Amino acid sequence: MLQEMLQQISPLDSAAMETARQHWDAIAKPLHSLGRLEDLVVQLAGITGTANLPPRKKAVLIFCADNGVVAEGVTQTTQAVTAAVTRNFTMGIASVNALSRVCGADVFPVDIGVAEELHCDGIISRKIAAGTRNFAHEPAMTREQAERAILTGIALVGEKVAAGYNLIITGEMGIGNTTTSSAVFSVLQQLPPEQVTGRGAGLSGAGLRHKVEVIAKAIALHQPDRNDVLDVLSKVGGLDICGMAGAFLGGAVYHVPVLIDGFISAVAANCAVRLVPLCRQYLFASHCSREPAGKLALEALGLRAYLDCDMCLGEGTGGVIGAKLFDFALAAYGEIAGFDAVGIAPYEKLQ
Ligand SMILES: Cc1cc2ncn([C@H]3O[C@H](COP(=O)(O)O)[C@@H](O)[C@H]3O)c2cc1C
Ligand SMILES: O=C(O)c1cccnc1
Repeated sequence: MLQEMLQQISPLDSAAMETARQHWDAIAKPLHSLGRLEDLVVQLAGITGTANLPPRKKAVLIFCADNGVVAEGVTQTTQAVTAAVTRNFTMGIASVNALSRVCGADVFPVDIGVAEELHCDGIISRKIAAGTRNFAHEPAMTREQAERAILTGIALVGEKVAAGYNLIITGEMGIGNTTTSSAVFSVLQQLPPEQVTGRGAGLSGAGLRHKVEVIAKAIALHQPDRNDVLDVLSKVGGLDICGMAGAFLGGAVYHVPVLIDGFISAVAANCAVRLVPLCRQYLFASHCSREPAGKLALEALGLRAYLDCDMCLGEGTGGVIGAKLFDFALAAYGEIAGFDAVGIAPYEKLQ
């Protein structure tokens, strides 16, 4: 089922990209003076298959899930915070809600694995399990659960595209998910846990040392196969990471851009790109997380962030800020007069 889905992914439309490039060059301003904003629009043309690009309708998909490894004392807060913040998303009072209102993005919290039953409106219920198992002792989930969570992420993008959205922002909420992300990234990149592990939502120096030890021991116990993403995700990953990896793949399946948020999101993007390398062309790195491996996770993708604000919040907060760049870039692309309209001779093409 997953393999079938992934076979649909195709490269960007180079003709649409060339048309978009030509349009930029015909606009009455110094050539390529909007820099990476111009590149962003050209990539968007390639993703959507057209150089006719109206403003984007933005959806933030927030994958909410609990992580059994929290029982090892790798976080400063308790697991109950996952459900509490997830409820706050539905009430419009969490960090990402405030920023999304500025950005003009609609927020969609998804319960893909919260431990508690969430009885409130406004949550998309796609629970695969009531939290993962504690990977200090056993695999976090089955391979089948990991695959189902990825398919859930792909399907959610399809649903949002059908509802008229054409820019997807990824977010997550799950106490303990910097532990799972560091574990997955350590395996994928063959980097020692101490190099890719940080304080997450806040840990003391001793807490950080313990977190590194828990990750190192779990990797030694399960020996995840770094060439098999589903093996890595099921042994030391989380349902939120799987869901986000699915959302990135969904962008490539449904031809919509998907924004990476912080470290956790960037690790999920690495998983998606390992599954289908072409998927990278559909991704945009909004910001570089302050987590120690935030930069490394983007480098591994070969992507450069637009923003570097020392943020490490998650929820999709950086993604939402980055999404605003699409509004600026598309306003410039769609509204600035051309050389023909203003009676100036265009520049000679730079070689
Ligand atoms: C109140 C609160 C709100 C949050 N919103 C996002 N996170 C962020 O922190 C968590 C990851 O950090 P760790 O691995 O240390 O648990 C994730 O839920 C992430 O989204 C939050 C964390 C807290 C405490
Ligand atoms: O970079 C992130 O996404 C991040 C880092 C720490 C805690 N929560 C999220």
